[in-house]
Amino acid sequence: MTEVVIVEDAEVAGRLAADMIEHLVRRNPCAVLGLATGSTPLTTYRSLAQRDLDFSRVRAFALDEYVGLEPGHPQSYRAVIDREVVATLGLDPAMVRVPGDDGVLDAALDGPLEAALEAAADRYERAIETAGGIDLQILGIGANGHIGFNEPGSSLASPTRVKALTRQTREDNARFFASVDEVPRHCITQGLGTILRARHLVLLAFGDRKADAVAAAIEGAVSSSTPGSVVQLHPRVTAIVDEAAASRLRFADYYREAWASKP
Ligand SMILES: O=P(O)(O)OC[C@H]1O[C@](O)(CO)[C@@H](O)[C@@H]1O
Repeated sequence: MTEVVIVEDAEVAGRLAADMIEHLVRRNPCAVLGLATGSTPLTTYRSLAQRDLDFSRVRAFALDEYVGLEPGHPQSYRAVIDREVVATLGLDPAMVRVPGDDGVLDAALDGPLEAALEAAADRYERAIETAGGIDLQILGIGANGHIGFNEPGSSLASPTRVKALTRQTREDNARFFASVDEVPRHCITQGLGTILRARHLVLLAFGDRKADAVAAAIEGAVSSSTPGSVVQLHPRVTAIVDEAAASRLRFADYYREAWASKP
């Protein structure tokens, strides 16, 4: 079931998502977290950083990573996760994995490298399984409905794999680079099937640019045209959205009442 929580802004949403993570980590100090990057999860990470919580035994897996950035690039998701999550929450860097972090990302994509990347993607999938699966996966959503970097057309059962990024996603993420031409064209991303195996999905979305994607993902047809719609197949989803991102939800009043009267 998808529980939709409509809040006034990203700060309140971040606190609520952080409450869920705090609850999990207090119950299980060895919990396995799924980490998202981009702007959306930042209020959650900042709220967690203000709490007195021990993350030293928590393991974490990032959703995705660019292919083709030079090692240590500040916008690689490894660098973002190290800066925004590992350093601020006190995770053990050795317990935090990013797709392809076993040494295959340091070149542009070409024939032989693609096979190496696919092998790295398989290893990542197995590493998640070996860790016992992800307890709580944080998700943002792209304006085109992507989750992770699963662009429209992704198989709903897809595993971790190499994907080409759409022009829209590269333009959306150009704000982190000097120009859109510097945004990589490829990535390794957890698949939609991988994401569905996490035990709890916490989907966050803010701003009216996300309103169509949120409505399509939560209330539209389950379809690879809106990869985020795969959350409807998951038994435990909490979607935390601000008023602007909720503005095209048909059943917003129902979600508000259900949340306000939650036992
Ligand atoms: O949070 P943003 O920056 O709007 O990005 C949306 C989503 O797209 C991605 O950047 C692609 O993975 C995610 O990290 C994020 O959840």
